[in-house]
Amino acid sequence: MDHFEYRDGVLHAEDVALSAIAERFGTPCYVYSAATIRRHYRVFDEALAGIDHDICYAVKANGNLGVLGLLADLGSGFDIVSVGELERVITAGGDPARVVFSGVGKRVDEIERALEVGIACFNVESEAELERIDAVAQRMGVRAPISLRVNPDVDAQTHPYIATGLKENKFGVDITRAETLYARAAGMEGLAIRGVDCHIGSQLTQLAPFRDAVERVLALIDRLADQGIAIQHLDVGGGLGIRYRDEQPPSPAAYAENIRDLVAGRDLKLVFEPGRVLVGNAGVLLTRVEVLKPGAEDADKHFAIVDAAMNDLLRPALYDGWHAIVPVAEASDTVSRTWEIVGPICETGDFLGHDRDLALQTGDLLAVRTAGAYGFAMASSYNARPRPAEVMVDGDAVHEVRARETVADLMRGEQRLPFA
Ligand SMILES: Cc1ncc(COP(=O)(O)O)c(C=O)c1O
Ligand SMILES: N[C@@H](CCCC[NH3+])C(=O)O
Repeated sequence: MDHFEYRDGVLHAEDVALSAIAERFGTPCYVYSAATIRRHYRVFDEALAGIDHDICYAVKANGNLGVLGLLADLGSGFDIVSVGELERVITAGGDPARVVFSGVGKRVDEIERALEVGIACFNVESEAELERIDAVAQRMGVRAPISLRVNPDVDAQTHPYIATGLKENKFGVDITRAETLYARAAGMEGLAIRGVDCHIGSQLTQLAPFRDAVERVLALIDRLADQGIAIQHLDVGGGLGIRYRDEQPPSPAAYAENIRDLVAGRDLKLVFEPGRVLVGNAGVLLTRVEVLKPGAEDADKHFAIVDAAMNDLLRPALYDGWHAIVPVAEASDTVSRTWEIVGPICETGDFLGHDRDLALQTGDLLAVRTAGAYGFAMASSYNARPRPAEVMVDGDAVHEVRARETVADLMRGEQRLPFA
C-alpha cells in the first residue's frame, strides 16, 4: 500500500501531481511520500506488538535527512554502517543511544566517534574487529557494547549479490566459532556483551530462511547462557522483501508471526533493521523522455532515451532489478510500442527497463516506481551527471529535502596542476 495514485488521469504523490513537481524541480527527481513511510513504519511496529522489540531503520536504504528525521519522529532507532551515516542520524535528530553499528570494516576513527556519542551496540563482524574495538574502548576508558554478527549459513533465496548469510559470504563470523569468540570477548576489559546479531540478506520473499536463522541463533544464545554469558538482545537484521513486479513477499504481520513462538517466554529483546520494506514503495524516480529512437518497423529494439540513467538508479544495471515504469499522464490513444527505456550514459548496461509497452512522445514524464530504497542512496555522478533533487510530499505540502546537485558541486575540491 502506498500513496501514489492517478487522479483525473495524472499520477499523484498524496495530494500533489507529479507533473507539478517536475515543473517546479525539474527531472530527474526522486519523490517520496511521507504518509507512505509513516504507514509502513506503523504497520511494521504494530505487527511486532507483544514482542519486546526495537526497530533500527537501515540508513543505507535511504539516508536523506528528511527521511531520517521523519523516522526519528516516529520513534525509530537506526542501523548504520559508517560514521557518515552516524552523523546523518545525529543531524536528523535521531538518538545515538538507539543506533546499532554494522559493517565488516569499521575504522578506528569511526569506532571512536560511535563510543563518544554512546551508541547502543556494535555489530562486530570478525575477531580482529573485536580486538580493535576493545583496544579503542580501553584507551577511551569505556566499555563498548557489542554483539557478534554470526553467519547462520542459511540460504536466503535471493539475488546472489544481496545474500549475506551463507558460509562463503564476507559477513559475520561462522556460527560454529561464535562460542569461542564470545568467551574471548567476555574476557576483554573494553567490551560489554549485549547481544547476538545476524542478517541473512535483502529482498527476501520467503519466511523459512528467517525462521531457520532465528532458530540457529537462539540455540547459540542457549549455549552461551550455559557458559554464563547472558545475552540481552537478538538482532535479526533486515531483509524483508517488497513487491517490485509480481513477488509475493510476506506481510510484516506474517513475518512477525513466523518467529513469535520461538521467542515467546524468553527474556530477550528483538532488534530489527528493516530498510527496503519501510521506504521502498515510498519513492518514485521522475524522468522525462528526451529522445525517441525507434528502429525500423520490424526491428527488435526501439529506444526511449530518458533523462534519468544508471547513475541515478543503479538497481536495473547492477542486479537486473525490475521497476515498474508508468506514464505520469495516463496514456490516451497514442500508438503503443515496446520500448527499451534507457539513459544517456555511455554504457550498454545503462537501462531502467527492457521491453516496456508504453505510448510515448518526446517530453513525456515517466515515473519509475518502487525507487525509495537503494535509489538515491546508490546514485553517483558518473558521466559528470549531477545527482537528482529529492522531494518529500506530505499531504499537499512539498518539501525539497535535497537540492539538485550542480556541476560546480561536482568539481568542488578539484584543481588543475599549477602552470610551470
Ligand atoms: C546489516 C544490514 N542490516 C539491514 C539491512 C537492510 O536490509 P533491507 O533493506 O533488505 O531490509 C542490510 C542490507 O541488506 C544490512 O546489510
Ligand atoms: N542495494 C541492494 C540491497 C543491498 C542491501 C545492503 N545490505 C538493492 O538495491 O537491492
